[in-house]
Amino acid sequence: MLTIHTIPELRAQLAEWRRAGQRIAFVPTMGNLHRGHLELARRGRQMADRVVSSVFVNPLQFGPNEDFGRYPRTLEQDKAALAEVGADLLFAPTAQEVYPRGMEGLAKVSVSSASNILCGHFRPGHFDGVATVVSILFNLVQPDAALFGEKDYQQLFIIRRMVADLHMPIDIIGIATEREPDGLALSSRNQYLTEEQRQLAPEMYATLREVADKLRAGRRDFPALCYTGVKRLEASHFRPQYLEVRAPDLSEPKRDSKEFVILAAAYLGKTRLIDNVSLSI
Ligand SMILES: Nc1ncnc2c1ncn2[C@@H]1O[C@H](COP(=O)(O)OP(=O)(O)OP(=O)(O)O)[C@@H](O)[C@H]1O
Ligand SMILES: CC(C)(CO)[C@@H](O)C(=O)[O-]
Ligand code: BAL
Repeated sequence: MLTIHTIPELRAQLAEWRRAGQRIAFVPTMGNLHRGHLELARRGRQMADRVVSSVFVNPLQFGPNEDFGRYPRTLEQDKAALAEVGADLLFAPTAQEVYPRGMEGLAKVSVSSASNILCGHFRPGHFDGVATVVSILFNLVQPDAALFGEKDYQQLFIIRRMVADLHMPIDIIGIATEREPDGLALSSRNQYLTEEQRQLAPEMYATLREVADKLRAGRRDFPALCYTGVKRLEASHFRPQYLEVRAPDLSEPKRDSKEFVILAAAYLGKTRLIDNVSLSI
């Protein structure tokens, strides 16, 4: 597997593969790779001739009091893991390479319809930072397909909308959330948890599933369902930011809807966890 840090080298390598008519799948990440990320790369392997992944902890998507400084950076381990699942190229640029003129006054991409609700309400500017860096990466890699995890449901939704609105010729593939045996969604941030918090963490998925079961049983009193979910999380020492039932397009659900997604974000100590459960009735 090639590891490339600069844009000219990346473009030269990709041009060669494209000239040979090869199909490229792309897996953007912030590194510290776990089984969830590697599943995205494996699925990319099945659908393309070349798999390109990126590791870039994007400063533009972190708020001033968030964990940009302490986000785990484990490039050597990430290289080995990607090579093992058959990735062809790892692009690991510096912030200077991605934002050579700095982040002030930068041209940005904003999917305004979905960026200020749910996680976006609590992380102002976050999704503009994500949409901007993903469009920069898409412009550099020009993949045929790009793979994203359903764990970051709102992010996946925003990227699909961005690609549609901007007519980017890229298939966006969503991949189901990889979980620990006790249900906790894999996340690089799980390693911030103390042992005691780690024991409590699966309550988030259990709570979302309980709400899903109630919807399946016919309950449609959405505010009461969410309130009970929030209380269950609080009883497990979470500090919930939100727990909401939405339609798959993140609009308010209707009583006669057949599809729902239940999403939550909550702090456990200093660690912010997110998860979601989709259901069709
Ligand atoms: N458990 C998972 N299962 C499947 N895909 C995942 C999982 N966790 C993350 N991904 C996907 O991997 C890609 C890169 O995500 P990212 O590097 O932010 O990983 P992360 O572990 O979710 O980190 P964070 O703690 O920052 O949320 C995203 O498309 C994300 O949705
Ligand atoms: C898509 C992404 C790599 C953009 O920085 C990031 O938000 C992530 O890892 O989910
Ligand atoms: N997985 C989303 C990246 C972030 O939380 O910044």
